Amino acid sequence: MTVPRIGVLALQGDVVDHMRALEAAGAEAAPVRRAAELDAVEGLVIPGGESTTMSKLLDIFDLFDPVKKRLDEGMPAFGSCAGMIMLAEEVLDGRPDQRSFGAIPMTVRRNAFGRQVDSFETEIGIEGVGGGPFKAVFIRAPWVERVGDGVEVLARVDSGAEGAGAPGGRIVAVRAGACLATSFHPEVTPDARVHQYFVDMVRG
Ligand SMILES: NC(=O)CC[C@H](N)C(=O)O
Repeated sequence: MTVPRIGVLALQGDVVDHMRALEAAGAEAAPVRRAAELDAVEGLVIPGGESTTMSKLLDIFDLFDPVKKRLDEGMPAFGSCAGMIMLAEEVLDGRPDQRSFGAIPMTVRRNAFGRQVDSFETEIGIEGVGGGPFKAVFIRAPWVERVGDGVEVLARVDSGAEGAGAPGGRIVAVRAGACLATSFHPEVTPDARVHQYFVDMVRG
């Protein structure tokens, strides 16, 4: 089987954990801080962290436009938490100057679960990820409030917190074409099945 070279956007956030999980899933992982490093990867993980800071750093490092161009050309990407926000078309409760790539036609709400609980974990089922429930860790997580055409909902969760309920639960994992996004952090647990799903997407 081929070993795809997958980048992790390394401006801010939990880069090392994603690199470890990608390697566990059979990829070669490389940090991406410059456009030349982006050119050398077949797919990109945008990690959790803080989307407002990431948006600023992408501008400072002259990486926003190169990443956007690769996404527009169909480069596979996986965004977790802040990374999910970065991939979204529309961001609610964001900062006015916050930018996102618009790679997935969806609306996300920042810190959505966080209004009730800062972080929590729960076992969820993820469409297309076999092998039983997945322990999903949420840290000041966004949820998806609207999905557009072509977006497949892979997982929902009802946090049980007041106000977090929605029929069937809140959307916390989606796929649209070559893009995957999760509200939670699969890189903080030893279970590499979500990264495996993404590595298989990149192998395509
Ligand atoms: N753990 C995270 O990535 C939190 C995301 C953060 N709340 C943001 O808006 O970017």
